[in-house]
Amino acid sequence: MDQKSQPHPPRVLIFPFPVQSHVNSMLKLAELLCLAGIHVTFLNSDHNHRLLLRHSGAHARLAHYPGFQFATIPDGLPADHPRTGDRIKELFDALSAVMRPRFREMMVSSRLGSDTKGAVTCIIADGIMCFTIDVAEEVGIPIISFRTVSASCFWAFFCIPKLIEAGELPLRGDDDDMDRPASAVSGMESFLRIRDLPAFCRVHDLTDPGLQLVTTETQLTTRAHALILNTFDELEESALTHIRTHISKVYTIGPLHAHLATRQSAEPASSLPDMTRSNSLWEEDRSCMAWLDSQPIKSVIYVSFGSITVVTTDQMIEFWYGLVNSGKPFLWVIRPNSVAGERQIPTELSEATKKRGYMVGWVPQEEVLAHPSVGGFLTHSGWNSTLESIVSEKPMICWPYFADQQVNSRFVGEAVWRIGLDMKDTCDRLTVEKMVRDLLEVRRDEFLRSVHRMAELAKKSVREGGSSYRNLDRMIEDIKSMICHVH
Ligand SMILES: O=c1ccn([C@@H]2O[C@H](COP(=O)(O)OP(=O)(O)O[C@H]3O[C@H](CO)[C@@H](O)[C@H](O)[C@H]3O)[C@@H](O)[C@H]2O)c(=O)[nH]1
Repeated sequence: MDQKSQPHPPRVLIFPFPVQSHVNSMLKLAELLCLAGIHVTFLNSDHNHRLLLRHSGAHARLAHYPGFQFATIPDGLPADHPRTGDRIKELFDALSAVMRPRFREMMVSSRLGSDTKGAVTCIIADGIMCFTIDVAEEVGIPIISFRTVSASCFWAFFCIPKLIEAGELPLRGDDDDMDRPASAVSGMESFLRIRDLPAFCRVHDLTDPGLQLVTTETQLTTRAHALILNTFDELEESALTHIRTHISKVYTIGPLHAHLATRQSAEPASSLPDMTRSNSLWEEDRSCMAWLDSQPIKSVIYVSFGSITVVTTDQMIEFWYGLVNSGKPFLWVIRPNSVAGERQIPTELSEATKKRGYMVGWVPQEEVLAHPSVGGFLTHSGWNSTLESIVSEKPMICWPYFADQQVNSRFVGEAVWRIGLDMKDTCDRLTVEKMVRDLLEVRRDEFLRSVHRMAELAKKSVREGGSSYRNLDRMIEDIKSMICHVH
């Protein structure tokens, strides 16, 4: 065989939507591929790359894999933009105006595709950035879409045209009955209400840009070679059955964090980097671990609303009173840029918090959730937090903020999985107080039993022979079969 026809080793270009949770789960996927001997180029936004360098051990850890490299691309926003949920449209607009043409230019000029480490043979791109599909088709590289939401939410997104056709969307005026059934989402007719649809559906006008975006991006996914979902078959069987009637190759390989831990534990210890698993864009305050050590078993409610939620000071004060009045110890993550509003924090609250609360800017969440003192999680129902909570066997109180979270909280609550309580669309101190008590005391055993069962299924799925384990192996074979030849 002459040198020109030598096959390259497979190299996957992984390209996340540039926010913390997407970067985190796609870095986990990158490590899983590296463990299987696949080379990876991880395309990070300049902004996130700087933060990742500064605050996580990711660079040193990933440098351990010989085929791994980072590449960067601008996200189009100024450095001091907060990139929070309340301004997410600005991020999408900037991606369209700046990142999209830059990505095309990089791929067409082969700047990402043909360096000394080998050409890109497959792209795994965030399914919320379908401009990558156009580019992949133009340069002739197979592309796999990775959607970081649950299968159930993906299916609800997929059904938006049916919801419109059935007259269930848009909302019917300001006093619409949000508890009417969303019956056009097949398989969820018996429990999904209009209020449980993805928050993008809460519109009176079908031309709403958020609704249009998720609808179009979701339909476009069908053009990709395959779809990756961070879930496991046993958790979302019904939604997955429906999705598989439209998309033939769906690789359910999650929960990714548990999957990575399992595959790493099967490697000889000497071959793995001995360092933090953190992919954090903010500095982790580890002092909370010592505070947790000082608390009784399963006594603490951990409170975090993820990486992009913004709460008002009014909402924050309601949560605060509810937590203090519940009488339970609490660990509360309050990220920089996560509170908006003018209201002053009453001194009585700060005083009461000294006795039983601990507030921090950012924590190593997987470790916090795994800590024996944590008894439950008050969460915004981001999909990563939901999976991390399930695997750590921590029941949840769900306060969904936006996007997919309205769907996730419905599943966590009484209607489906029964591993927590859904406090969607309420935010008052009495509800918070009651739900914390119910979760940690009154109904504690019932929730612990159901979340334990689910955690067992999750762990089984990522062990050898399990559904996610087998699906990852199939996907790796698929990627290996895409090896192209130098022309
Ligand atoms: O102090 C903290 C708080 C959070 N995390 C991590 O941050 C991630 C948060 O992810 P997620 O729970 O998914 O929430 P968001 O950051 O809000 O994620 C966005 O992306 C998710 C995946 O698409 C969606 O499910 C959410 O609705 C969307 O807001 C998790 O991995 C956490 O472990 C930390 O490491 N430390």
